[in-house]
Amino acid sequence: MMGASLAHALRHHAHFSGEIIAVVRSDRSAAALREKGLADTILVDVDPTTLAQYNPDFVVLGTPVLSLVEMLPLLRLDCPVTDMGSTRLAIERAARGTTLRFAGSHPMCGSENSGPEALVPDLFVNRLCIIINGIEEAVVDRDADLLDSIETFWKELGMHTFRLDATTHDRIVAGLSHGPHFLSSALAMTYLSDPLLLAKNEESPCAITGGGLRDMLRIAGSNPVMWRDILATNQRPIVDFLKSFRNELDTLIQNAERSDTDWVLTYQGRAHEVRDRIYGNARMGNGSSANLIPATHEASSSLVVGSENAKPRILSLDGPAGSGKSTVAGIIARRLGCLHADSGAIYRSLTYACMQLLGEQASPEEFGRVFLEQTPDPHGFALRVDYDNGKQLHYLNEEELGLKIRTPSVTARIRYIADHAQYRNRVNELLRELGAKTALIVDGRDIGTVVFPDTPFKFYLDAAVRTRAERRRKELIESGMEAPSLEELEKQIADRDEQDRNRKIGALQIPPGAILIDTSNIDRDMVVSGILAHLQEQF
Ligand SMILES: Nc1ncnc2c1ncn2[C@@H]1O[C@H](COP(=O)(O)OP(=O)(O)O)[C@@H](O)[C@H]1O
Ligand SMILES: Nc1ccn([C@@H]2O[C@H](COP(=O)(O)OP(=O)(O)O)[C@@H](O)[C@H]2O)c(=O)n1
Repeated sequence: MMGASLAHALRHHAHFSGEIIAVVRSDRSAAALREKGLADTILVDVDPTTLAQYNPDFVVLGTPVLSLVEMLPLLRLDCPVTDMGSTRLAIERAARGTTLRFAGSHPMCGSENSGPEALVPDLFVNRLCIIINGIEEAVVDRDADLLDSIETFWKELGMHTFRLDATTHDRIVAGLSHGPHFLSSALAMTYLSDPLLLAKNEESPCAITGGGLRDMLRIAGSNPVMWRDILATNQRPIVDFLKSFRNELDTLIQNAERSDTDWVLTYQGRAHEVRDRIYGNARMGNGSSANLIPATHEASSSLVVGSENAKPRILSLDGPAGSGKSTVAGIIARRLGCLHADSGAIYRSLTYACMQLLGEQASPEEFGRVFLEQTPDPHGFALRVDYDNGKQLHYLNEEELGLKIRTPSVTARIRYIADHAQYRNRVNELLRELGAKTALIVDGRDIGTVVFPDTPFKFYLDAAVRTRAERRRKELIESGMEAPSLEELEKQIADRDEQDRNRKIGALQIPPGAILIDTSNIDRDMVVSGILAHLQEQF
């Protein structure tokens, strides 16, 4: 599952164009990977000692921990090697005796499901990856460049990273992850000691429990083999945690046997505090600010910038041209009752305004200088961005520009503007001013990375170049504009992707923590419902 999810994430990564070699153990897994087109080469059950002949640049090992321990000493590789094991000490010790350029990783996003069929497209996004920097606490014995390259790899896939030594890692995950899993199983087993509980519950037309017990039993009894391996490789810290839980349980029982019950007030209060320290509002991954966009289904007058009702909330939607950002942002904004800020259209109107000032023949340098000489920010330039009934409008000297900002000659010159820090800063300022006043869905290239890097609601849309060109062509034809051939449009889009991705500042990239959606094969309604589903999950 994790290996296939990794291949999927790489295949759909905007900057990864390398070859993926998948090494699997069964023909079944190979067939599933082949069917999904997730690897360029698939090797079944090969001898690990022979892997070097494929000249890999980077290797991620995704086998269970005990097989990893056996495999590491057999590998003969000189590229960076990492893994995805969930207990560390045994792996790190096995790696220490080798000459491998190895530093371990623990992407904390495993599940009880296995096999390539169970792949999760955005498995790594917004999850934590612990990078192992040594065996003992405070002794970083891994090469700094190696750690950096492994950390960058996971970050590129949207993960948050955190460095720890293996000993501390194992102790911490025993308490925060492994121990609670076993406790959940122990709680389930407790119901065997009083058959009446289970019997009456089964007789009842529906379960005699609220959601509390379901929450506590959710992780009971997950994949036995995985838990056997985890216990085998992290036994001491897990046993220590279970013993300390037993002590706490004894204290609880002693207190509960007392006739005075006021201790409960303090006890529950302190337990609540601990829970908040673990999952409190400021922590990532818990859906932080619990008050996301309420699902009002009508756009309303509260769309007006500066409305007192609106709370500042930002949803960023980045991606390349034609991936569907503006369409989807518009629909979601209407559904959630917030404003859609189209940052690309602001760049377009700035470009158009400069073209009016300088003429179409002006050079990129002349466009760049206008800012310094004329202060052509959206205000100083008599260029005004306004919103009317949720629609973003662009006025130059009080003339609404409409489709004039969408002509090929504007599109061809946007980079003269978008490459310059002065213009970018002004657009970013404008968006932030807006975001401070009202809830926004903002689409663009650098919204989740530069303009609103702290928003927890980040999405990245992508689609194959051909698909995007087909969409553009259809759009042009439908709006009565001249439509170049599909090949020509494909080339234009690919060129713009290249410019957008390689811009020195504000370049298009997947923001850390963004949810990735490939829209190539799904219609706009599915994209919208996918995003809304993610939002609802978190809030
Ligand atoms: N998921 C989708 N499936 C099919 N067509 C789409 C989808 N999303 C958008 N489109 C169409 O593709 C074209 C480009 O979409 P647009 O929202 O302008 O992309 P972007 O803002 O990312 O450049 C539009 O004509 C739009 O109607
Ligand atoms: N946040 C943004 C948005 C757009 N842009 C630039 O503006 C161009 C036009 O943006 P757009 O959103 O109108 O693009 P399309 O609708 O053509 O896909 C992009 O190709 C980028 O070069 C940017 O640099 N930063």
